[in-house]
Amino acid sequence: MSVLDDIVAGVREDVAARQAATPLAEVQAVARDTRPALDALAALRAPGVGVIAEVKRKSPSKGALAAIADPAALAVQYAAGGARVISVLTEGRRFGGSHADLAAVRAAVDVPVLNKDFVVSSYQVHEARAHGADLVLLIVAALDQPVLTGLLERIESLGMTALVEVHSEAEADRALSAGASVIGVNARDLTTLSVDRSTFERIAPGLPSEVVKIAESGVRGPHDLISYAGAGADAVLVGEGLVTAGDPRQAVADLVTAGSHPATPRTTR
Ligand SMILES: O=P(O)(O)OC[C@@H](O)[C@@H](O)c1c[nH]c2ccccc12
Repeated sequence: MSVLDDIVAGVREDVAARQAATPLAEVQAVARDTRPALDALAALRAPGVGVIAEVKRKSPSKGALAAIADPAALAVQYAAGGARVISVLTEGRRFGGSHADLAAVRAAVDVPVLNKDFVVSSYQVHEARAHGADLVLLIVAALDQPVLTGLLERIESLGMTALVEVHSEAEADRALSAGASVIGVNARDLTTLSVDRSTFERIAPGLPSEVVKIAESGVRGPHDLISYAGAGADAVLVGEGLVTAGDPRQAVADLVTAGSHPATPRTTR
């Protein structure tokens, strides 16, 4: 069983337990009272390379990354540094996240918020909306084609944007036929957990120009952003490099600066 299968099995158990405790109709009622989703597509299409900054407590590959006592305070720092979108991991078992983290971040910032989780059922899409998400991640490797298409339509029907994650050309084709307008290429293969930054360079050039292209994982600093930008990234998604930074606001700001001049890498600052 791959790491991804293992994570998804845990997620299914957790979702079943939450659904037994809180029926879908109740989640939908909360979602209806939540402020409408922000236009994340417009934010991601703004000029320059955007930074999606992630609230990430731990990961299956590295274990604990940072003791994040106050995810809202961290998100405020990210937004002050110029993050275009804030990503919040809500998977609990392997990543240490929760919907409480998502709701706290949503309440603290004005930028669009991405719910990063292993979404395999429409119940989770409604949960995301009920906790204020503007975007929802869908991982192609975890979903059959009809399920992928159905979840993407559900996300859009609730006014949110789907970020569809791929690791190969074949998965990119599946994302496109499902109707994805935002595609993330994850340099980390979720079945082996190894990072290969060249994955983005391989896949991105084959994507239609109107698709928003996001390079996910492995960004340690401005230099990696610049190289992803050179390969056509509209935005980068950064977790570890920011949660481990001494000054997360400055770390985001350094990336944003690099992203506003992608063709002229700075050697001094
Ligand atoms: O911490 P990094 O290497 O900057 O990576 C961030 C993000 O790409 C990563 O957390 C991620 C990408 N896709 C995911 C899917 C599920 C969980 C986590 C992820």
